[in-house]
Amino acid sequence: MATTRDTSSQSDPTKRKTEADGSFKGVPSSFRNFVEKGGKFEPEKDRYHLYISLSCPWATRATILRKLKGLESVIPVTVVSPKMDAQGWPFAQVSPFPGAEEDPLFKAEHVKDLYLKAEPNYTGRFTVPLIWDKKLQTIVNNESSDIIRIFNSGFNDLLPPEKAALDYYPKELQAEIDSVNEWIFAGINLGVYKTGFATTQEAYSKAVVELFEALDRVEKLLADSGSDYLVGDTLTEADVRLFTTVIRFDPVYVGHFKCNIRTIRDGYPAIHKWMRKLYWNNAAFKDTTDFDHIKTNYYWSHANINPTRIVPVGPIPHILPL
Ligand SMILES: N[C@@H](CCC(=O)N[C@@H](CS)C(=O)NCC(=O)O)C(=O)O
Repeated sequence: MATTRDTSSQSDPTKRKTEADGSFKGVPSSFRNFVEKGGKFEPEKDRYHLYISLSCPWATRATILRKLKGLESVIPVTVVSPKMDAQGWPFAQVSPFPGAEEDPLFKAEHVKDLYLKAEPNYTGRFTVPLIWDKKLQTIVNNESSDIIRIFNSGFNDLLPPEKAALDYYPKELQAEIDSVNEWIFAGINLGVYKTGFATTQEAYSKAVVELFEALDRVEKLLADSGSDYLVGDTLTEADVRLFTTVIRFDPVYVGHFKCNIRTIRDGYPAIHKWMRKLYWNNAAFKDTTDFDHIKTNYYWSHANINPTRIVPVGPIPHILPL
């Protein structure tokens, strides 16, 4: 699935550009369709395929929702290799790695090939997660915040009643969830990348302070409420969205992204407890967390930040017991 067009500026993580002031702004997603009855993308078994990296916090949001909702038999998943190369995310035949898989649909070499198959003139980044539609041969959606809502309710008719009834974005909490999501996204989910990808001292210093101010705000929220969850007294998508960043914090962001004002384990008792309860008490969180993929991806793939590609051994353990 070769293309004659030079797409290296879209695929090569070492060619990533920051803004003129050295700051990093994030990646806009291009495919934003929803799976819904009566729509272009109808909920159907064996029609959709999920592509993810176990290393990626955005993609892992999708795998957590897939498992929480019991969608494993409705939506198969393929895991890419964590070792991104100049063509972006490779599948296992190009970059073998324990737990990485080949592309079952097209034997594609890279995720890039799927994007160019869906849209030959695509000019964006070749990101995961993405939902592929086998019927229309295109990408339905490549934005994790949409994908988790699609998984939350889009396939309910195909699920047993007890799974269909599970709602991680319930009507009565939506306003509060949206508001928490908004500042956690800017301050923390994106904040670690703004800190790690900054290319000037000024941009870095601003980003790291804002990141820790947002973490301080989460710490206070959890400590004040005494709840095990961010919103109300129930697990919602807000927890899923924050968890995938926080679980990577001590093993990766503290070192690789210089997010080192404090660690989660030593500096944030309430966040630390919230994270460990989700991880140790709920298989949807634990079974979708792979520290090998996580550490290898960041330390190996961003050669401009870590030119030796050495993957650090610690912290030991990657997550403390409850
Ligand atoms: N807004 C997207 C962001 C996805 C994203 O940035 N994924 C990263 C991996 S953690 C990626 O695939 N990067 C590839 C690239 O930038 O070339 C989402 O939430 O789904």
